[in-house]
Amino acid sequence: MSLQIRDLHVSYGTRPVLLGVDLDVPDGELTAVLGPNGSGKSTLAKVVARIARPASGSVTVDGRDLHSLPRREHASVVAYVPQVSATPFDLTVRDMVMLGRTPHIGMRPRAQDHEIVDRELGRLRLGELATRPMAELSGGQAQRVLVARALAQEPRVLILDEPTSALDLRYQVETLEVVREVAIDRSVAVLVVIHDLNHAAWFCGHSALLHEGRVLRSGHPTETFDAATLSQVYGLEIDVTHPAPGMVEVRPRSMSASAARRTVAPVLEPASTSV
Ligand SMILES: Nc1ncnc2c1ncn2[C@@H]1O[C@H](COP(=O)(O)OP(=O)(O)OP(=O)(O)O)[C@@H](O)[C@H]1O
Repeated sequence: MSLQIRDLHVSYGTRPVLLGVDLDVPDGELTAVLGPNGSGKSTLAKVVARIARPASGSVTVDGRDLHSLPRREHASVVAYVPQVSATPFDLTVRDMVMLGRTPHIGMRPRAQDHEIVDRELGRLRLGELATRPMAELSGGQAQRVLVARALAQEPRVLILDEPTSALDLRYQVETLEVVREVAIDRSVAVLVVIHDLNHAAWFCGHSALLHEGRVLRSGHPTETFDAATLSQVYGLEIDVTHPAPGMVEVRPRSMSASAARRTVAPVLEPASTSV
């Protein structure tokens, strides 16, 4: 187990936001952090990324306290893709991904650093954009560059805060597949804040449901996604089905009902044949 979070309390000023969070993020798979707006997901991600400081509790990686590591060492262990990010306007896509190598390089990038950057540009299908300025990218393209930068960092722990929020369906699926592949191949512990419960169920072997600053449920999505709990947490009637062993599907009940009411027209009419 590489990333362990124990009894974590975080406040903004006098307002408590995380109230004793315990979470294990296993190596080699994705852990989804789920929950309604304002439940504390990004705050949890920021504490691991050392952007927010805990009032108490611990965050350890392989038994080492993340908040006591020297900055450079922390950066070589943890990569973070924030929910929103200001883009340094005069960087090209390639320069931006090379920034991921910063904790590993000395005076200047070596041939190996360039190879790693090329590999990640290819993996995220950014090769053709490599020389483009960041300022000219679409929101989805820029989001994929940030994921590529985090992968180029070759971290032990990868923290992704809504990494697919700007992506079209194909890139949502491809990006989560790439991250899962990297998690397995390099035994990385990945914590991903995500709103899409079905994507969480497809791609994540582990999940934690946050509610009002506490982890209400954690475990495999088939255990965490329970209709009564989800309905209570999201304030909406939710149906949960298990289409196959180990799989789980989530749907708001209003959608299930309207789908059942709709008369489905046949997509293809048989061609009329005249003799
Ligand atoms: N910098 C800040 N200063 C003060 N309060 C903050 C700050 N950042 C977040 N909060 C508050 O902390 C609570 C948790 O915010 P957080 O961003 O962690 O939630 P979240 O679960 O990630 O939400 P969302 O799904 O909307 O992204 C919210 O009530 C938010 O208003």
